Amino acid sequence: MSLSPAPILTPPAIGVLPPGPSRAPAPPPERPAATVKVLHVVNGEHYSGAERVQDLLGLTLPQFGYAVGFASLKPGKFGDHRNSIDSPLYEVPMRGRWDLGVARRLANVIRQEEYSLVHAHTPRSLLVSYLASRLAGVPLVYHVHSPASRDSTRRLANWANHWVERGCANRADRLLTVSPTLTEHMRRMGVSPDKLHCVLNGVPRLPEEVARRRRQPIAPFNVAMIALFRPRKGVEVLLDALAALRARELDVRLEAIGPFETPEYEQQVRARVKKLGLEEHVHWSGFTDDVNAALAGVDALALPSLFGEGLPMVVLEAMAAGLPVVATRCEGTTEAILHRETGFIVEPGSVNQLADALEELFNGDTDYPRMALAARERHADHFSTEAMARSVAGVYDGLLRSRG
Ligand SMILES: CC(=O)N[C@H]1[C@@H](OP(=O)(O)OP(=O)(O)OC[C@H]2O[C@@H](n3ccc(=O)[nH]c3=O)[C@H](O)[C@@H]2O)O[C@H](CO)[C@@H](O)[C@@H]1O
Ligand SMILES: O=P([O-])([O-])O[C@@H]1[C@@H](O)[C@H](O)[C@@H](O)[C@H](O)[C@@H]1O
Repeated sequence: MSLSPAPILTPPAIGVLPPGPSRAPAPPPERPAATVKVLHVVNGEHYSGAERVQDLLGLTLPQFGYAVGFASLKPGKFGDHRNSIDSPLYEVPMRGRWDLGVARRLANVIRQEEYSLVHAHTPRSLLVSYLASRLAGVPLVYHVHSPASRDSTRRLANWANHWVERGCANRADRLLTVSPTLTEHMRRMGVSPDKLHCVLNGVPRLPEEVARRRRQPIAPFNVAMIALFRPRKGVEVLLDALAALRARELDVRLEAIGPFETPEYEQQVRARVKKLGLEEHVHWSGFTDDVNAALAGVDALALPSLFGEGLPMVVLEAMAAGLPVVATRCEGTTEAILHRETGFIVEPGSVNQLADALEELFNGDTDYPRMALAARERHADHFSTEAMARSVAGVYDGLLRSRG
């Protein structure tokens, strides 16, 4: 295999992205397809942001010389919903968070199937992969998708994940962060800067008929929120904003797409919808495999996260579909959205600011078609799947070359 020189990925300053590549289609890769095998170790119980990244890498890395396999520590929805079905998926379930015996089984998979690299995606998978990679004698890459200490409202899980990450991060051979904010976060955690590479998340470009030129929408205005609904995503704030907007006689409705993390949380949120009198104006679609189809039918995306984002895939997917995004000032989100150019950034938890931004987007005060086009162009310039996969492959290349 011929290895191209590894790009030097100096993390840019917060909020400033490196210059985007031209919007012209990328030239075809020069190397032969899929010559090195890399095993991605994933949790696997959900199909959400980190899993979308893994899935897209499974589909795209072969173009850059790497064949992807997956090992799932919590087999579940990733196996059911992934698109990268040509990649093998090994189920190596853990009996509990500290069932580290699983590392031996993982090391056996690495040796028997001749994987040259292990790539882990969560603190849990980092710990297991670290042990397995050392047993099998292969290098380890760790992908940081969100700040582990602020990942959920479960304080004990945050604490455990944070300390596992802190203990293992410097033992990985390379670390990938999905946004400059996360690079800075890991640097502050003491990770050696020469191991850190910022690889911006990316999502596919959409065909013209899906990401069509959008006109100024007319009422009723349809706002989508797409998520694995969990407390940190802040849907309550969006529901309150929706009620405020309806009180201002703006005809806005919400298309809520995605599963709830727990039945208890679903009950809680549905009770709030009822209390606010929004039952007719909120539609829950549950999980969909076709997010792009859902985005084609709405006028904007809202992401009211309260804390703990990396670089949310739903924001990039909406931009690719030519949709303005209204989201909160929450870690990497502000690196994707340009305030008043591709969408609006508001403060987390502020019902009024969220309502005002949506009102401004729909009441004609904003040049909606220009904003929609700017969002689509920004996606093409900075957040394509190919750019993400090319950067990941560049990090693999450099790592393998450094080990001879
Ligand atoms: C806890 C955690 O690790 N959070 C991170 C996770 O995103 P997190 O899971 O929080 O959410 P994202 O918005 O990034 O991604 C959700 C993904 O699920 C998909 N979807 C959702 C609903 C549905 O019905 N069908 C469907 O396919 C969406 O299209 C999207 O691709 O990875 C992101 C990508 O690195 C990071 O920015 C987040 O900080
Ligand atoms: O590894 P673990 O801590 O049990 O579980 C993780 C959660 O803490 C995290 O919130 C979620 O995003 C991951 O997909 C995974 O489910």
